Amino acid sequence: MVTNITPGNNALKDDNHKILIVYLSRTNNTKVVAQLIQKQAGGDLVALELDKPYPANYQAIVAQVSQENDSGFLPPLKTKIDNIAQYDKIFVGFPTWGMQLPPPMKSFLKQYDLNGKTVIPFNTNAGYGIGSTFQTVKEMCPKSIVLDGFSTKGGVERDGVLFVMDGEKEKQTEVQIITWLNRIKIIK
Ligand SMILES: Cc1cc2nc3c(=O)[nH]c(=O)nc-3n(C[C@H](O)[C@H](O)[C@H](O)COP(=O)(O)O)c2cc1C
Repeated sequence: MVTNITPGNNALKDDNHKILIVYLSRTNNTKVVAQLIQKQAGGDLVALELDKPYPANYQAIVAQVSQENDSGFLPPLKTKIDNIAQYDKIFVGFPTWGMQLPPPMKSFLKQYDLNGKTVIPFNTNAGYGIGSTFQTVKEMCPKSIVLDGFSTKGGVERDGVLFVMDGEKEKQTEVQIITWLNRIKIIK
């Protein structure tokens, strides 16, 4: 069973079905980046959801993620993708959480076999950067080709700034995404 897949709307392009964009997003900033990538590169879009969603309260999720990072707990995913073999380029998008790769994305990379595939990370954060996220993607995908990732500032939930990826910010981000996708030769 495949859950949550949003097929690319220009699915007639030959290469299109070979791109999968998997993302984790709590306050929708990374989701908009994922949609902008899909708009430029095509492909199918999948949101990662958990069996047991994280708490809505910010302090509570920070505490839970910190515990999970310390113990190495990988939260079980509700999202299932049983046709991953058909994709050869997998974009993986996530916020920075505690300067690390969020546990649900670790669950995804652990659960699915991406050997031989091209993996392309992207990220939003509150201004403190990617932390160890891209490095962890590389370490968890030793038999994949991991391309240079994209990162931009998103929300600052700690300060009550949740969603910023609209208006001018969204337009600027789209331009940056086009430049990046050209540089890594996903689009021409
Ligand atoms: C649990 C948690 C931990 C976070 N830790 C960091 C961090 O270490 N560094 C940072 O720059 N931003 C951090 N943030 C902020 C998010 O990375 C930022 O708001 C991001 O744009 C959220 O993406 P989203 O809207 O797709 O969920 C954290 C947010 C949450 C909820």
